[in-house]
Amino acid sequence: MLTFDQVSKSYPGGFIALDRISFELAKGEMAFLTGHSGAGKSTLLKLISLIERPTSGRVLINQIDLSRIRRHQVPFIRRDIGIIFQNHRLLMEHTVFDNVALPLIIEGFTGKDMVKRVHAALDKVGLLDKVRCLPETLSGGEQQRVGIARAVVNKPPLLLADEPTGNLDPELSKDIMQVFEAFNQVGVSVLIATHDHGLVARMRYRTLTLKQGKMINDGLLQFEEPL
Ligand SMILES: Nc1ncnc2c1ncn2[C@@H]1O[C@H](COP(=O)(O)OP(=O)(O)OP(=O)(O)O)[C@@H](O)[C@H]1O
Repeated sequence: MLTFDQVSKSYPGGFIALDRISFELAKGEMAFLTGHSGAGKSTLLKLISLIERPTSGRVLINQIDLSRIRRHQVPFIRRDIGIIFQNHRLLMEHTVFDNVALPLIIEGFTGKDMVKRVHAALDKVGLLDKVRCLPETLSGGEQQRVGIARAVVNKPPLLLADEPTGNLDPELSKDIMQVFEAFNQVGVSVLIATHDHGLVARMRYRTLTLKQGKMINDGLLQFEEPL
């Protein structure tokens, strides 16, 4: 599904955010991406979603080398990737329905087909009864679930999440993780960047650990190791 092959990323000024990173995420696999603040987690996600480009090395999605993707082709690649942000970036003056419908509208869906898909996505995150609400009337956990519904509404095979439980208490974090697991169980590949040591330890998934731009661990993390 996803391949990093000796990928490095330097930012202008020469700072090396990622240093020769290689790994594969299989179709239907779920993994955590962890490491200290500034270790390169967001940079790695940005390379997958084509927000940034590598300085060297190759990133492939379904065998497609992203370095060969031209600017006008970027939306076609992004269509296969659902992205969930920590601060969910919802449009606060629009309803839950409008927020979740947005990716479909961009893709040209209209009418009953669009409504059906929006309702199906909200149903999966348990928020169908909030479809007419404005996001500000929802709790933090519910807002995050709207963000997840928006990310999955066009059924992408790959989900990326950047600190999806960052502002949530442990109980709500657990709910959010169960939503990710449910998508994973139906074959979606999921990569979750997180600082949350407790979450990583509890959930026992493959964990990719970055330290100063280098991959220092790939596998189940030992609890005692500080991130
Ligand atoms: N656009 C940029 N220009 C210059 N340096 C950048 C840029 N974006 C990130 N960096 C630097 O690259 C390093 C890695 O940043 P990144 O955001 O990937 O880390 P992170 O692991 O996601 O951190 P956090 O957990 O705090 O979000 C940091 O030192 C950061 O300052």
